Amino acid sequence: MQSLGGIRSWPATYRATTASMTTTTESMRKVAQVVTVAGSDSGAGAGIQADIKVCSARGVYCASVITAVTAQNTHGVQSVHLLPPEFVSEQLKSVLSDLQIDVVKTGMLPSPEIVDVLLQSLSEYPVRALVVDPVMVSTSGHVLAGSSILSIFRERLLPVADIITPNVKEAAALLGGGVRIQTVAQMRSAAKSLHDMGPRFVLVKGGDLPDSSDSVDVYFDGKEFHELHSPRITTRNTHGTGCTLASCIAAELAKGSNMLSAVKVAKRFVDSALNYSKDIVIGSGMQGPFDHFLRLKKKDLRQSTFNPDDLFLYAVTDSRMNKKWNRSIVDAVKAAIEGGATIIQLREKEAETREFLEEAKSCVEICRSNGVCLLINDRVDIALACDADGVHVGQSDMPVDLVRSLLGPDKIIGVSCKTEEQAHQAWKDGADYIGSGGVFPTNTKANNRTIGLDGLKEVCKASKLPVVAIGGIGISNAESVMRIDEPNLKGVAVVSALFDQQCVLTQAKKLHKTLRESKREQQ
Ligand SMILES: Nc1ncnc2c1ncn2[C@@H]1O[C@H](COP(=O)(O)OP(=O)(O)O)[C@@H](O)[C@H]1O
Ligand SMILES: Cc1ncc(COP(=O)(O)O)c(N)n1
Ligand SMILES: [Mg+2]
Repeated sequence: MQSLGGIRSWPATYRATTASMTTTTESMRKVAQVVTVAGSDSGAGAGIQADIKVCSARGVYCASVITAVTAQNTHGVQSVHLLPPEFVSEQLKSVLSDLQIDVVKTGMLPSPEIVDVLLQSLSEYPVRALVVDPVMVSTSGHVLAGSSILSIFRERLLPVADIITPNVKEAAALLGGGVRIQTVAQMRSAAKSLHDMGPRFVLVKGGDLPDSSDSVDVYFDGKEFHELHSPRITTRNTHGTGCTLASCIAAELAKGSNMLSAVKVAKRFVDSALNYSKDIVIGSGMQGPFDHFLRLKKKDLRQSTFNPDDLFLYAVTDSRMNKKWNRSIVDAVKAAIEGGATIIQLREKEAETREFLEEAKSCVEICRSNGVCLLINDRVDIALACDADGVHVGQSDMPVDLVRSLLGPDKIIGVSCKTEEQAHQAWKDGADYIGSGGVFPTNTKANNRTIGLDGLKEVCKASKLPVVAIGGIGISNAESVMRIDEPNLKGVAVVSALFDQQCVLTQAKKLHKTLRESKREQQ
């Protein structure tokens, strides 16, 4: 059997397909694409579902050709239903004749007939690389592809594979003859024998190697061995590690990586995902899935709902003032919340990053336990690292649309605006609220133009977003601000009025009372 071309070359037919796309223009971008030819796992920890998650997490598009449907959960595989080979062939044709697939990755190939239609499709539609994960038995011990596939694997599939990624049991089955693989030395020897069967690269995975404190995979390129070590993670959530590793290799190859780099990245990806997910609980069985996006634990319902009324009493911290009054940011935030602050912003222009991050983490905890949102001024990196609820930026900070792309759709983004144009732009760029000022002269901010109550009114009228007034506002003038009576003016933001004071708690309480009274008057 001839090689499919492999990752060394870019087959002529592939170039032709791309060139003949009638809709392609200069401005349209080709994206890296993988197709996984594998089984469906109803529990979504392994198989097709894992493959799509991995590729998405790695920024690669993933099409799916389903070979079998399994009824499966964290206890094991309850039932398997094979798809007819003709229908697998139809799916392959649909995908390969249309999408610009870079890499084919195979998982569960449950019958020789299905392997045969795959090989036929691949010779008709060559791709840049073929990654074969020779799935045979699930972690729970259920046979997913029996010994009937061994001969076609050995004789026809392995010789055209760019890489094969058997676990120790699969490597032994492919080699046959009662081979046992229980040590790294035996893994090396198995990798070499498997390489002789024709694949360009072999990765023997050691996730199931007995008595090993490290999780060791052995990579062989025909000349040299590489041992990839990582500490073994103690967790029940290892269902789908093999599928994930192979799909990640496919995704990296699709992006243009060479084989060894792809394998190293994939190993690190599995490692990070397992580490992150080691204590999550999904299902009641022994083989839990893990979290490919490293996001599940962070989901906090509060984060996704910004309520404009939270802008009512907006407390903005200032490091100089806290220093002057000899209090920590954490104490300042606690007191402000206790006094009635409805949202907090950490504005620590001079702080050292490491120290600021620690303080921000503590403040996130306090705010979350009180149901108050916490935003970080300007520092998107700190906001991401401490999982704050959002960021407030000024006109010369990072543009709002870029902040949005970094923080994602759930986080709150506020932007300072002095003019109608800026207010329009904030709306277009995806901000959640506008901070408008300085309403009154202030010495918190040097060289800051005062826009006055008239300027504030103009911004409110022009803005489709809720507005919070800022700049020189305190107990004595808060009422005059609220009296401009614009429906989208939701509250006031204060710095000195709370934090340049002996007792933050008392001042917060007083200001909250003043705001409540002025609101009542307007109703
Ligand atoms: N407990 C673990 N800690 C760290 N890495 C692991 C663990 N279990 C598996 N791996 C890694 O996950 C990948 C898949 O390996 P393995 O579990 O052997 O494959 P399969 O899922 O096909 O049986 C390998 O890179 C392996 O080293
Ligand atoms: C559909 C399908 N494909 C592959 C696997 C292997 O995954 P694991 O070895 O983690 O059980 C599986 N369990 N189900
Ligand atoms: Mg495993």
